[in-house]
Amino acid sequence: MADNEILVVGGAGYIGSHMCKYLWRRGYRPIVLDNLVCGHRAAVQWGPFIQGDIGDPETLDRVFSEYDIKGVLHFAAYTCVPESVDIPLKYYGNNVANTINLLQGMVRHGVNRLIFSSSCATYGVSDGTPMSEDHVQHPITPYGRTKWMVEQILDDVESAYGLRAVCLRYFNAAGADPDGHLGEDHRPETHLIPIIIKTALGQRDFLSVYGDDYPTRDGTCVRDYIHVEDLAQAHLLALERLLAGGPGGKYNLGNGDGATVREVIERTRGITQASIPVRFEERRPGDVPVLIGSSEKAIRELGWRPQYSDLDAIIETAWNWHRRYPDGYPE
Ligand SMILES: O=c1ccn([C@@H]2O[C@H](COP(=O)(O)OP(=O)(O)O[C@H]3O[C@H](CO)[C@H](O)[C@H](O)[C@H]3O)[C@@H](O)[C@H]2O)c(=O)[nH]1
Repeated sequence: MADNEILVVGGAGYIGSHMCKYLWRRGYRPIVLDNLVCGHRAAVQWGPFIQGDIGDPETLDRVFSEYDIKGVLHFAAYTCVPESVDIPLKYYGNNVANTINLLQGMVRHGVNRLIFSSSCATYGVSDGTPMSEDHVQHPITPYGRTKWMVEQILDDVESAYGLRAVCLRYFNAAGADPDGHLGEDHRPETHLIPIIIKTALGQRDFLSVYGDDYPTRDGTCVRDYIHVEDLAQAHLLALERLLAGGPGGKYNLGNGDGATVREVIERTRGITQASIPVRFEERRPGDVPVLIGSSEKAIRELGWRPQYSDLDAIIETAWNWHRRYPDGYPE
């Protein structure tokens, strides 16, 4: 057994796989547990892989017994906001009930450090200015409520069992591995930047823009896009703080700046030199006009220093990966 083993639940997925590479580069051994419902086996390249589900206590017991897990990074969640409106029980079942099962496994095995992937969706509607962590949390979608519920559960679990958790509230994760080995491959894809790129590659005839009548500068939604590599950096800083005996906490991870859907399309046109046909459609259920995060707390307390804040850098890394792997990961 090594003393540098970190369990990465959902490590075959988009953010989880980038995290594993980041951990490996810094001398940790990522142990990936993933059921491959959303993840890709080919994205697991930096440590052992166990195919299994956090909903299964026996799988958890096996993993926690076999490896000397120092901490857990939990990325295993369904993340599609509109789908959560249509099929909420799928979201409560996986994102909440299965997370409780994971927590029970951690408590059984005395593993007491967790980094939890939370979301800006826990805030609900904002007034358009960058939100700090003390902004009221009033999620408006089942997805947002699952993340909010787990945050509440973690507060209680810390008080009762001493399990320390850092909740990282991501804004819109985007971009790809700067080395070009890893990228974003959801099936079906619902996220804006990969869909724009697939349209640029000619894999889609047009891009649907959901709503152009929002109260924003050009009528389309504003989001704060944050590079996946910068997210990984924040996770490692939070983990190392816990490993050093530091406290848990809740942190936003965003750039403090937003781009509209139209602006993201324009920037992608500039980078790809493709025309990218667009059709305007009805608003999508669950979308809010503006989500921008202030990450002052993560910068101050965790020492987080995002390296890829520029939207062009985010789109360029995604474009490079999609050009290299136009059909995504091999199955
Ligand atoms: O084909 C598309 C896809 C998206 N959009 C728009 O682009 C914006 C961004 O949409 P994404 O689906 O890329 O991202 P979301 O803001 O919906 O979701 C992201 O933020 C959420 C929190 O609000 C969750 O954390 C979720 O997992 C994460 O991907 C939205 O205004 C959406 O309506 C389009 O116009 N056309």
